[in-house]
Amino acid sequence: MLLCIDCGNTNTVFSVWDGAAFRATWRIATDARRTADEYFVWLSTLMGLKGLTIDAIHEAIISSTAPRVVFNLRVLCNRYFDCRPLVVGKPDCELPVAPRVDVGTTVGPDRLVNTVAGYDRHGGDLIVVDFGTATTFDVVAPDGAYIGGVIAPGVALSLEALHMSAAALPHVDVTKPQGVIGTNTVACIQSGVYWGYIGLVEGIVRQIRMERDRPMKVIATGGLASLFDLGFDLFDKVEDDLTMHGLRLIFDYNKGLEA
Ligand SMILES: Nc1ncnc2c1ncn2[C@@H]1O[C@H](COP(=O)(O)OP(=O)(O)O)[C@@H](O)[C@H]1O
Ligand SMILES: CC(C)(COP(=O)(O)O)[C@@H](O)C(=O)NCCC(=O)O
Ligand SMILES: [K+]
Repeated sequence: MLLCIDCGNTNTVFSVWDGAAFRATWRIATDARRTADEYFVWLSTLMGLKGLTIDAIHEAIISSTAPRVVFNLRVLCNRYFDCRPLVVGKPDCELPVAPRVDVGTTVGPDRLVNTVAGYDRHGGDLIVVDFGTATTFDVVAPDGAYIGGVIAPGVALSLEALHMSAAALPHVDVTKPQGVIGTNTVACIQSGVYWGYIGLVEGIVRQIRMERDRPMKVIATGGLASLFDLGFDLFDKVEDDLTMHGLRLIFDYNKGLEA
C-alpha cells in the first residue's frame, strides 16, 4: 500500500491507497518536533481501527510546505516502512509538466500537487483555490504547467491577526453571517472576514481571467472551501481530496518512469 502525506503549515494529512483505491485518511496538527515513533504509534492505531495493517505500507510520497517536518517523516518511512519516500519538489521527484516561473523560484509543493491533480480531472485553463494557512490561487496552463498565481493570508490567519493586534477584539470562528451589517463585535468581525473573502476570491478570479483573456474553470479545495461555496457561484467544483489525488498521481508517474 502507498502512504501519501500532505504536510501544510497548520495540519498534516495522511492517506492510504491500495493501487488506485483510496482506503482512509487522517489529520494531525503539524509539529516539527513530532518524532517518527510518535507518528507510527498514532498511525498504526488509527489504521487498526479501520481494519488496515500498517505492515502493508511499503511506499510513500510526501509534500510539505513546512520543510523542517520532512526530516522526521523521512525517518518514519525508512524505519517503519522500509522505503525511501518521494518528496515533491526534490530533484528525484519528477513532475509530468515543469512549472514556468521566474528563475530561482521555489513553488510551494502543495501548489505543484494541486496543479497536477486539477489538470488530471479538469484539463488546463484552470484556477485551483486552496484554503489553507495561506489561501493560494494556482494558475494551470492549457498544457498542465503551473504558471504562477496568488498567495493571500488564510482565513483563520486573518481572524487570528485581528485578535492578536487589537486589544478589544475577541477570537472569533469563521461562519457565514446572516447579513453584512453586524450589530455586535463578533458579527462585525465575521462579516469582515467572510464577505471580505468572498470579494477577494471573486476579484482575483476575475483579474486572472482578464489577464489570461480566456474562460477558466475554478476548483476549490481545503477545509474552508465549502463554507465559501454556500449559495455563491465562486467555484465550478469543491474537491476536498484534490491534494491527495495529486500525490498519488505524482507517485504513479515517477513509478512509471522507473519501469
Ligand atoms: N472545516 C473547518 N472549519 C473551520 N476551520 C477550519 C476547517 N478546516 C481547516 N480550518 C482552519 O483553517 C486553517 C487552515 O487549515 P488547513 O487547511 O489544515 O491548512 P494547511 O493545509 O495550511 O495546514 C487552520 O487554522 C484550520 O484550523
Ligand atoms: C503559500 C504556502 C505558504 C501555502 O501553504 P499552506 O497554506 O498549504 O501551508 C506554500 O505553498 C509555500 O510556502 N509556498 C512557497 C512560495 C510559492 O509557492 O511561491
Ligand atoms: K494552501
